[in-house]
Amino acid sequence: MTTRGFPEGFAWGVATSAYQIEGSTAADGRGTSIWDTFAHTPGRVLNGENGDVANDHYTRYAEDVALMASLGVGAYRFSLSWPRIMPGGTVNQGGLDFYRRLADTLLEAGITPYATLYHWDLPQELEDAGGWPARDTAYRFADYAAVVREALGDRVKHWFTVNEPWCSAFLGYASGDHAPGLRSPELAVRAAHHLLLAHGLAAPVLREGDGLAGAAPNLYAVSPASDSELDLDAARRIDGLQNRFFLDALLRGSYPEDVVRDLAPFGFEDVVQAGDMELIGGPIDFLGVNYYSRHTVSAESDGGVVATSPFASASPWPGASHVSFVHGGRPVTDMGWEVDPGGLHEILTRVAKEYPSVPLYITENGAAYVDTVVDGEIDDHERLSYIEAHLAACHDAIADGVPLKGYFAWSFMDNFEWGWGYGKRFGLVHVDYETQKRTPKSSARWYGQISRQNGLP
Ligand SMILES: N#[N+]C[C@@H]1[C@@H](O)[C@H](O)[C@@H](O)[C@@H]2O[C@H]12
Repeated sequence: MTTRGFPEGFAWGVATSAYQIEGSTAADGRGTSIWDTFAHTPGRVLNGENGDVANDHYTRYAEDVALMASLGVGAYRFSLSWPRIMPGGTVNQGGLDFYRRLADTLLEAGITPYATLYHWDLPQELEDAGGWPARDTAYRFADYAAVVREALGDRVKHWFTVNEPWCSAFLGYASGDHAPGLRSPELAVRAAHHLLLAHGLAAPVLREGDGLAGAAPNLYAVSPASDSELDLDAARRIDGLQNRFFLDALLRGSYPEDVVRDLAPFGFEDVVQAGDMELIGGPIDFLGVNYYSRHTVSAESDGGVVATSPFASASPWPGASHVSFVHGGRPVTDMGWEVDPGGLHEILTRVAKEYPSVPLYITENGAAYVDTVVDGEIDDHERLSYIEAHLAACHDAIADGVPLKGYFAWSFMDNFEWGWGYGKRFGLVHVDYETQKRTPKSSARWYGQISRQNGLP
């Protein structure tokens, strides 16, 4: 019974990424990524875990697609492994064949493929040549996009260029929490611009013919802990780096002046070259929004700082390293992130109101909770409640005029949670990593029903 219906054709999906689930990191010609290197470096990932095996999805993809179809989801957002497709800069048909098989299996099951080209696994040789701080990497990404478009464009029509460029740039090159694990705000601001330039160069390639493309930034609602001038300025800085830097560039073709000013001490103005912003702000068919929580920030108090990594790290916030992230009093997930569906409504209506109109997808939304297996069943009611509340926020946003076209739950199944290893479980489907057994949680069956009926009760 549906009392809160979604628009006809709304895409109900699940999402994953290559390094987090595939495993088979040396199979069929795959090259090394920065996450292979990072995860094999002691002290970088909790318990020394890595993606060498992960969910063994590279060999179990058909079983996983069949499980998706049995649940009733209609769309699957996955990522392509750049080092599997272009190791050492050369085209690897063995890698492309995997994604041809995956896309064909999805289409045969009636599931629409949505492919992300970059979900953090940069080929190591490109990092050795300078990584995202080096402008040339953006042009190598455009070459990769052309190979992907040529090889998979007959099967895949929906493309996302880059996933969460904020994480790649600021966790990868400023805080060191993510691969390649560097701690230089100067390199981070260069990386942020070149990740967007990569998007700007690749999008026209992916949009050739019947291709549809966008990017998938991670956006947060941001609030000051108090109305003091210092806290208000802290919120401006964090909102600027997390949200407006990416939204203004992608949707207006310019960077916000206050953020450019804040980043000047890190050499940011030397990064942007003539023509870059026209490319970055070029036409897209949709924008992905990854949303998880709200940032409540303070420049004064340190009332219970929210950790961003299992390890002590440097600040990922150039020009705002003095800012603390505090608890706003809401329930939290196993990541320590506050549950705030109102923040999702806030972000969606803000993008719809303040930026040029563009169709939106929730490309990631979900929660980690500690799951307990009882007689082979997992009753993950907290995760189900989290998703239900955020879907209700999506329904309200659509009613308020937001052109929301789909929702992808993060994640289809438990997987390698970056610096946290396998200890944080976001999946609708439980994975026993000893046996690779998949078990749908109660949230999976519920979400499949919502997908099939295209609405909430
Ligand atoms: N952490 N966390 C969960 C989830 C992560 O697993 C995804 O790979 C990222 O795109 C995004 O950070 C969100």
